[in-house]
Amino acid sequence: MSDWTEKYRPTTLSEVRGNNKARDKLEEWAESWDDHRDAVIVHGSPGVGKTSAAHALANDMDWPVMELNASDDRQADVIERVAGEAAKSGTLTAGGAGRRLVILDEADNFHGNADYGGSREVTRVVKNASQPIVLVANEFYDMSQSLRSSCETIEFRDVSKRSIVPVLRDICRREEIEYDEAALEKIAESTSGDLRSAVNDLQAVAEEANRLTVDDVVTSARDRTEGIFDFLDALIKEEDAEGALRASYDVDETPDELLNWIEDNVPKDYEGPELADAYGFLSNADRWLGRVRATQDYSFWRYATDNMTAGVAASRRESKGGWTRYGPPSYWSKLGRTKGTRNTRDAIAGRIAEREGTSVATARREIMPFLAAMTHHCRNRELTVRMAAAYDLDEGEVSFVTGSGKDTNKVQSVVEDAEELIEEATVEHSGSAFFAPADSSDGAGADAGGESEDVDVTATDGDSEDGQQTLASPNGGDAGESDDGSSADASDERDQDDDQSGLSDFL
Ligand SMILES: Nc1ncnc2c1ncn2[C@@H]1O[C@H](COP(=O)(O)OP(=O)(O)OP(=O)(O)O)[C@@H](O)[C@H]1O
Repeated sequence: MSDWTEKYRPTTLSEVRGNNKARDKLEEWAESWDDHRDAVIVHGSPGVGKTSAAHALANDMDWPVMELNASDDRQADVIERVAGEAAKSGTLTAGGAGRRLVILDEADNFHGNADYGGSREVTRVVKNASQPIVLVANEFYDMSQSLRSSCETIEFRDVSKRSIVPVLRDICRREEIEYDEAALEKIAESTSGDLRSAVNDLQAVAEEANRLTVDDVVTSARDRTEGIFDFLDALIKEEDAEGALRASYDVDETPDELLNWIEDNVPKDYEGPELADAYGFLSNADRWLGRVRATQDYSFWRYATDNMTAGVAASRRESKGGWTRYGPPSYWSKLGRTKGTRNTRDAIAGRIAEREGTSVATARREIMPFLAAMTHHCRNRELTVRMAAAYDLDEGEVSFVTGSGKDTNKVQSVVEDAEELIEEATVEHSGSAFFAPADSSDGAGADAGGESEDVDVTATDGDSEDGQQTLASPNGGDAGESDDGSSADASDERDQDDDQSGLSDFL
């Protein structure tokens, strides 16, 4: 069966659902482009139709498309292609004939860092371009300030359940699939605003059932997660290289996600040299995935998969018995690798930044890794509750930071207690006393917050240097390497930025 997200990709703007305002703004931008000549940034979460809207627009305007990916390794070439192409055709195109639309995808991902050279060059090109350019991005604030201020901006919001259901209904009709309305609603609900996931889920369920019911939807979702555990067993304990590769064919995860799962679970059974070898293969796999992102050449996926399956299985030196509690990928492995998790990460970082008065980048690179280490698997429950309260985290977010499963009772009860704490704090302390004061810690945050009912601290001062040292030593190395692999960039930034107030609140 062909991929329904491709088959039902909107071909005209009127088919782009759930973002009418943004869609109209985009059309207006294109129609008046000759007058203003600005590029436009279209940003929003994954799967809400940004790229589709750009292509649909080109179709409506009858503009041929030139699509580039900003994360392309050959940064200079890419820039040159935009600039050269734009300049050349620009001189030929009085009045719109020969106009073409340049779509720059992943515009928030110039080598993973908006402040480096790639971004500056793109900004220059974008400013001087003589063709309309749409920059597509998930994360608006990952783009440099100068790039953001050189462009118009259009935000695509998450697609509401109300708008998702009709899209699914439409597809069912065209595919001649019988369905219960409630099944479509269930899919729409569980994909929280991501229309691409909704279409994917619909296709996955429809492949298994004659008539879609809510039960089918629930079972299909469960089967997909169960599949991964069987696969991990096969990979880590049972199969040889070839068997492990074959087992991966049954798993319904992208190679990026699969790598996260493997990376986090392999150390539960592998040790010593076999673990080192396995990590070697995982690092190769990661490199291939990077190439896919850079070139959009998905044929490289197979090398990534070979490495992470056959490579890891072949690294096993001793047979593994017993039962192991495998779990979903933690904060460390998910950090920044997929767009969906990047969105969660940034939502949390945004709230930390707001509360602590730091930049979002500082919150993300310097505070979150420590929070993750201190609240790992909610083991320090008290602290996890206080963190959830301080930053108003929901279940998905607590699960992201702590690396615990989203639907576990543990996470739910943490969030419930956090809500109570927020209420109490609002009444008693004007919402400021979630963490213990700066001088209350004598360990790596283990006792932090224990006494805080009596404490009235605000979030800013405190002896941050001491706190930083206490915590940095066990985790500092990981923290530097965790962000998209750009360890050098991350540590450079850390050196430059000494605002550590968020951390000191824990101590
Ligand atoms: N607003 C929408 N209306 C109709 N279909 C949509 C919409 N959003 C997403 N889709 C479906 O999801 C698929 C993926 O959408 P698209 O690639 O445009 O999302 P995106 O926002 O650009 O995501 P990403 O940031 O991950 O690239 C489309 O091919 C289409 O099938």
